[in-house]
Amino acid sequence: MSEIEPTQRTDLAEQRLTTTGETDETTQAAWTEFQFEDDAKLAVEALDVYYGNEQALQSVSLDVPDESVTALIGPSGCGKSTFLRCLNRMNDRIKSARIEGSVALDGQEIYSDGVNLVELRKRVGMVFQEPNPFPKSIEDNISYGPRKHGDLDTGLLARLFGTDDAEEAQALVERALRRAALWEEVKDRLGDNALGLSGGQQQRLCIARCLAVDPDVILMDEPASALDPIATAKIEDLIEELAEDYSVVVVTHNMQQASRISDQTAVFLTGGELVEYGETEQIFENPQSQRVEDYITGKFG
Ligand SMILES: Nc1ncnc2c1ncn2[C@@H]1O[C@H](COP(=O)(O)OP(=O)(O)OP(=O)(O)O)[C@@H](O)[C@H]1O
Repeated sequence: MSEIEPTQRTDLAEQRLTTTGETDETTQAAWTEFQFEDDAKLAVEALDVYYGNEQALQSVSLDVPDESVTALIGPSGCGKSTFLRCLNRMNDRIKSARIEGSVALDGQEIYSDGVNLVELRKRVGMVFQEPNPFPKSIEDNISYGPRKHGDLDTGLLARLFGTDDAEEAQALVERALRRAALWEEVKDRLGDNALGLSGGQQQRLCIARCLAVDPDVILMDEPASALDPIATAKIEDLIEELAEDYSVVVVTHNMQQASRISDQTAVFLTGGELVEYGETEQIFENPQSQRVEDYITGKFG
């Protein structure tokens, strides 16, 4: 990945300010400039996304800090999932999608030519709305990624060639399952098919699978919306714990959930506009934008 020149970043920011309108939009730029102490884990600048002729995101600029939870909220169709998918280039898989702007991970542009997408998606993992474990054993679900990336060598050939990492694989499986708060529930049936787990357990397994390849960032698209309240509470607790070590970005429809689990919240509104971004408490208790206040108080959306 190539470094973005600081001057280029500044140009993009200035371009955003000068191309946006006079009063409202200039104010909007201030509302979306959320400052935090350290360098951004992910720095998004002037991101536009189109599906065919339809624009789904409009010049979105937003920095995501490390070791915290960033919630993305807004009404249906405002571009939250589109934005999330831009952070590990999942939109590349959608033929009609066109992406302009910049996303830097630890200062490195992820949209440069030659970026290794497998490596990128290892560093920026994703958990989806519906749990999607592989139809394999619980332990194979976890060791699959590290094996694929060459971090683990296990299986028949590895045994024949004497390169078998079986013990390391076991330790890794246990570590990831413990980290995802699932170990105690599955430690006696690691060989069972993952599809036999409950929905909530499957989702924690998917989180463990994501952790097993040692990511920097975890993207979650409504990770609890298919789950019952008890399973949801477990996922919420887990997200808060993960934020001690990772940068977690969560899309949620549930505003109470966003206010419970996130450190900062970005509010997108219809048309793919980022209207406000700030400390979660400030967004929910004292939003700067009238439209955000209307949305949060349920006047629309
Ligand atoms: N694969 C796609 N092809 C074409 N248009 C798409 C595609 N994905 C999303 N869109 C359009 O882009 C806009 C933003 O959609 P997106 O799914 O990102 O919004 P969202 O805020 O996540 O919505 P929801 O909360 O309902 O999941 C919508 O108008 C949607 O119809």
